[in-house]
Amino acid sequence: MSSHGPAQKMTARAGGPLKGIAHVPGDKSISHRSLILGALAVGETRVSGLLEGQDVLDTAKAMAAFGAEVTRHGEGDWSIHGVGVGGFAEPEDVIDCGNSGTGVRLVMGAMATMPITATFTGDASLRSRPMGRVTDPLALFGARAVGRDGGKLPMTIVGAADPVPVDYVTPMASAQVKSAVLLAGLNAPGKTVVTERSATRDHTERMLRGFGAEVVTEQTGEGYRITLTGRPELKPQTIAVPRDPSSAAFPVCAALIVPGSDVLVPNIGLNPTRAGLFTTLREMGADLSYENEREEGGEPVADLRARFSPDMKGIEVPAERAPSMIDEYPILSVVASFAEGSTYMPGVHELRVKESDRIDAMAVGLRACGVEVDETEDSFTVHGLGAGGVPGGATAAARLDHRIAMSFLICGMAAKQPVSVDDAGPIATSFPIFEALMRELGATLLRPNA
Ligand SMILES: O=C(O)C1=C[C@@H](OP(=O)(O)O)[C@@H](O)[C@H](O)C1
Ligand SMILES: C=C(OP(=O)(O)O)C(=O)O
Repeated sequence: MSSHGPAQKMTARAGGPLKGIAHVPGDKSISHRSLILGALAVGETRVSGLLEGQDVLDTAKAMAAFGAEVTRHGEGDWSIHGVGVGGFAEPEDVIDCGNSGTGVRLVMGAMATMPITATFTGDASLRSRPMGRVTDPLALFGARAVGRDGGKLPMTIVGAADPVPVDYVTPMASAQVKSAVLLAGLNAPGKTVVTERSATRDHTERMLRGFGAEVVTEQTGEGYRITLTGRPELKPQTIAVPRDPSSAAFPVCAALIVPGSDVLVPNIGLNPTRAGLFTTLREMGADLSYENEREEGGEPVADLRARFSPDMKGIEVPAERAPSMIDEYPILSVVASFAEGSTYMPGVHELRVKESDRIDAMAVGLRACGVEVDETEDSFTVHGLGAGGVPGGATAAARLDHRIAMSFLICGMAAKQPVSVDDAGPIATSFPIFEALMRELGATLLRPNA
């Protein structure tokens, strides 16, 4: 059972403007996939710009436990000597995925069609999250799962010795479920098909193609139908991980709400399945521009420039945009608190099963900061108080959720009174340099217990 040690209280308070260049770390989704696909290729994959957040480090450890040779050569510079599709060894111990839903679900998929057994666990947050969403489709391949409390970690997966390919429609918009099915399909003979009603992040499909697998995506009346031809030989790759738009969201949003700010966030991956927040912010009237737009490694990339935007207005965020900004609703809710009028966010029930129930975590914390909000099972509404209008003066519970912790610290940078989080430790799962980077831009972050 993992945990990150004693709680690290942190406080943010308003100071001067935020200025400068913010180099955020590598993309978390692409980092996990680089390690997993590298482990399934034959030979050595080289990765630069790998996110060295705890979530990804736990996936690196998992790949070593399944028999890949994983080596760190320098900051963000890693190699994975893969064992080939079907080549995982049975791990000798429990696989601890820490706080990472992506890590555990993708690794479960990758091993589920091999004749091996593995037991997975994680921290208290991950042990509360549903795994049935991946074990249901993995059972169709012939894998068996035994978990606690109707489908939670700790959980043992007995991989299928004789897997069959699967044709599966994902019941919820989830790139993790889609990816688990595709990774399992790698070691099933014939064609595995996964259909999703709305497009979720497509890094697995893009990267599988890059590693030499045949993956075809078609748009049908039902949605997006992805067909993978099983048992390919994956060829090792050289991967430059783009910088994470979900991490870029924090300095960008901070600049929008802190008076006088002007921040450049270079080299951000703007895959359309990830960039929904930036579209939304522009619709709200944010002074946010894309500079130096280009393509890198098959992904659109740009430098983001964000300036203080005192005239942002609340909007309705289209429900169909949710998958492309699913991790960004907590920080959008903070920006919405500093806009004029209400921001209505429908179609967000998936937020209830993230590292925390993010609707409840934001609702409780924002109310404590003096912001009026409404929630339903599937929607969240923030009644904005305009630039400089949020009272603050509260401590929010981070609930083992990095995005909740970072969101309330950004809130404190622009609120009238300081805002604290009870534990900033979880930030290290996705954005270990958050504190240093925000300080470098001019933010005032205090550690009252240090
Ligand atoms: O596939 C991925 O890398 C991810 C998919 C999303 O989860 P869901 O698949 O549960 O929506 C997202 O919230 C998570 O941070 C990363
Ligand atoms: C939901 C997230 O991650 P995961 O599901 O991988 O824990 C996230 O990073 O916001």
